Amino acid sequence: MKIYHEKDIDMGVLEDKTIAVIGYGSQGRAQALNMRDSGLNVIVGVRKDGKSWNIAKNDGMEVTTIEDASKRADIVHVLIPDEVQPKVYEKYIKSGLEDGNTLSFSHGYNIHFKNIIPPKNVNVTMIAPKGPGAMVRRTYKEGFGIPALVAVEVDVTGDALDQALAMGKACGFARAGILRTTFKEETETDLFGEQVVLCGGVTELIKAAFDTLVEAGYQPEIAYFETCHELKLIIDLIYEKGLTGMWKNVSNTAEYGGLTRRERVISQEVRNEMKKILKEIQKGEFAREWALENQVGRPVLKRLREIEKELKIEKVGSKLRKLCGLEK
Ligand SMILES: NC(=O)C1=CN([C@@H]2O[C@H](COP(=O)(O)OP(=O)(O)OC[C@H]3O[C@@H](n4cnc5c(N)ncnc54)[C@H](O)[C@@H]3O)[C@@H](O)[C@H]2O)C=CC1
Ligand SMILES: CC(=O)[C@](C)(O)C(=O)O
Ligand SMILES: [Mg+2]
Ligand SMILES: [Mg+2]
Repeated sequence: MKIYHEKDIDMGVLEDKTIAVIGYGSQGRAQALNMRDSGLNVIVGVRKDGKSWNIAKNDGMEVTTIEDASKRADIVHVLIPDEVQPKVYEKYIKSGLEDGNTLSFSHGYNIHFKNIIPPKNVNVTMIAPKGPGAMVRRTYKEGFGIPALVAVEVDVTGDALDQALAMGKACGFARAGILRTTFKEETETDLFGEQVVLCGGVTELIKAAFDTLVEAGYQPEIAYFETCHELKLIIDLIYEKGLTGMWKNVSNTAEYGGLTRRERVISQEVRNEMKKILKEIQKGEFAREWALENQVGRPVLKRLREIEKELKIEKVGSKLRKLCGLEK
C-alpha cells in the first residue's frame, strides 16, 4: 500500500490553476482556508443570500456565485452537502466545466451512485479527509493534518492524480498521509464507518450505557462523565498508541474487565447486523432511502434531530460542559 507524504507531492501542478471551492461549511471553509494559506489560488462559490457568503468574506476569501466560480476555475471542488449536489451541479456547475477542467469531490457518493454524470472531457477526482472539517483546520494550524484518501475516476489531462494529491498536500493531509483508493471503496467504507462506528454506533453505545446507569439510580452527572466525557480521553490513547497502547495505560482491572466483557456488549448478533448494514450500502439501498427522504422534505431526519436534542444525556452534558469550562 503506497502512502503519499509531503515529499512525494509536487505542488507545481497547481501553480497556474484557479480552484473554486463550492460551499463554505464544515469542509468547504476548512479546505479553502488551508489551501489559501498554502499559497494556492482559491475562490469560493456560494449562494448570494446565504450565511456562507459573509463568513467567507470575513475570512478574506474571494467570494462569488457558484455559477461564476465554476466558470472561472480550472478545478471545481464540490463541498456542498451530498444530497443537494446533483441539483446544484445541473443548474450552476455543469455549464462552467471546460475541456480539461477538473471536477473534484471530498466524498465519492454522487459519482459512485451515478447521481452526477460529468461530461467526458473533464477529470473527475476525489480528495477525502478522514476527519471532520473543524479538525482539518485545527490540525493544519497546529502544523499537522488529517489523513486522507485520493481517487481518480477519470483522467483526461494525464495529471489528475497529481492535481488531487497537490490539493491534499495544500490541505495538510500529506503531513499525516494520503492513501490511494477508488470512488467505490471510499464511498462504501465511509458510509459504513459513519453509520456503524463513528456517528451511529458510538452514540447508541453511549446512550445505552448512560441509560443503564441512570435507570439503576446513579447520578446522571456521574453517568455522563463515565460513559461520554472519558470516552474521548480513551479514544485519544487509541488514536495515538493503538489498542495495545490504550490497554497499557488503563489499570489491569480495567484491562481484565474490558477484555472479558466486550464480546457480550458487541455480540455476534451485532456483527451480523453490521454485515446487513454494509449490504444495504453496497446495493445502493441506503442511497435510495436517503434520496427519497430528501424528496419528501426529510420528515424522519427532522423528527430524529428533535428527539436527540431532548435526550437527558444532552441536558446533563450541556450543563457539565459549561461547568467544566469546555463550552460557553
Ligand atoms: N462534514 C465533514 O466533516 C465531512 C464531509 N465530507 C464531504 O464533504 C462534502 C461537504 O460536506 P459538509 O462540509 O459536511 O457540508 P456542509 O453541510 O457543511 O455544507 C454547507 C455549505 O453548503 C452550502 N449549501 C447547502 N445547501 C445548498 C444548496 N441547496 N445550494 C447551494 N449551496 C448549499 C451552504 O451554504 C454551506 O456553504 C460532502 O461531500 C461530504 O460528504 C467528507 C469528509 C468529512
Ligand atoms: C466526518 C466524516 O468523515 C464523515 C463522518 O464521514 C462525514 O461527515 O460524512
Ligand atoms: Mg468520513
Ligand atoms: Mg461521510
